[in-house]
Amino acid sequence: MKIGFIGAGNMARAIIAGLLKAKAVAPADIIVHGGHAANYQPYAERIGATAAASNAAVVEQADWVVLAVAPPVGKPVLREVHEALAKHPRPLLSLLTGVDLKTLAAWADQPLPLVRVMPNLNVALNAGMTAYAANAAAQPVLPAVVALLNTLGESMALPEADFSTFVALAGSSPAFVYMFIDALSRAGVKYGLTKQVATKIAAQAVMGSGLMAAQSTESPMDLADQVASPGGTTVAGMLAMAAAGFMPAVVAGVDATIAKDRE
Ligand SMILES: NC(=O)C1=CN([C@@H]2O[C@H](COP(=O)(O)OP(=O)(O)OC[C@H]3O[C@@H](n4cnc5c(N)ncnc54)[C@H](O)[C@@H]3O)[C@@H](O)[C@H]2O)C=CC1
Ligand SMILES: O=C(O)[C@@H]1CCC=N1
Repeated sequence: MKIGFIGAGNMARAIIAGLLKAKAVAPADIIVHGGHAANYQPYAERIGATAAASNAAVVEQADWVVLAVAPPVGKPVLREVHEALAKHPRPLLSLLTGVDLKTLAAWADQPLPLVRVMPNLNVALNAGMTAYAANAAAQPVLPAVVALLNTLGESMALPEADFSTFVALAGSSPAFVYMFIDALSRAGVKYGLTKQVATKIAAQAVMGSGLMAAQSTESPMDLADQVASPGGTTVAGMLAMAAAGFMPAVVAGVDATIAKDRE
C-alpha cells in the first residue's frame, strides 16, 4: 500500500512518523511532495521515503492520497491534480480543517472516494485522536482506511456537523494542554525549580492523568475528588483555580477555536 502526501508539513510528518513507528507502511511506500523542494526532499531522503517531483506525481504513484496542505491551498492543489486524478481516481483523505465533504467534492470536480480525516499531532507517538467521515464512494475502502488510522492511536466515525467541536477538543487541544503544562511548570519555577525539572514533573503528571481519565469509567471530577483529601492541598488549589476562571477560560478557548473553524 503506497500512501501519498500532498504537503509535507507538521501534520503530514506526524502521520508519517506514526505509520513508520507502527510499521504500517514501508518507508519507500510513503510518497511526498511539498511546497518547498529544499524542505521536503531532504526530509524524504532522511526517512527513506519517495520524493515525488509534483503533486500530480503523488497521485500517479500512490494508492491513496492524503491532502495535507493548509485549507486555502486545497482548492488550487485539487485543480492542479485534476487530470492526474481523472486518470487515476485514488481515494482522497483530506486533513483540511473547515472543509466538508461537499466542498471537497466540488473542488475535486469528479466522483472520488473522499474521507475527511481530522487527526492531532499525537499520531506521531501512535497516541492520536482522529475523527473521520466518508462519502458513499469511499465506503468500500473505509475499513482499510480506519485500520490504518487505528495504527496511529484511537479513531472514531463522527458526523460532519461535529467536526468543528472535534478540532477544538482534539486537533487543537494539544496546544492547550501544552499551555497548561507550561503554566504548571512556570509556577514550579516561581517556587525555585529549574524550568527543565518543573516541565518534566508537570508533563509526567499530565500524561498519567490523561491515561487515567482515558481509561477510567469515572468522570474527571470523580477522579479529582479522589485526589482532593478533606481539608487538604488539592481542594485549596482547585478552588483558587476555579475562582481565577479556569473553566470559563478553557470554554472560551474552545468557543474561539470552533468559531475560527466555521469561518
Ligand atoms: N498541525 C496540526 O496539529 C493539525 C493540522 N491539521 C490540518 O492539516 C493540514 C496541514 O497542516 P500543517 O501540517 O500543520 O501545516 P504546515 O504549514 O506545517 O504544512 C503545510 C504543507 O503544505 C505545503 N504546501 C504549500 N503549498 C503547497 C502546494 N501547492 N503543493 C504541495 N504542498 C504545498 C507546505 O510546503 C507545507 O509542507 C491543514 O489543513 C490543517 O488544518 C489538522 C489537524 C491537526
Ligand atoms: O491550528 C490549526 O489550524 C490546525 C488545525 C488543528 C490543529 N492545527
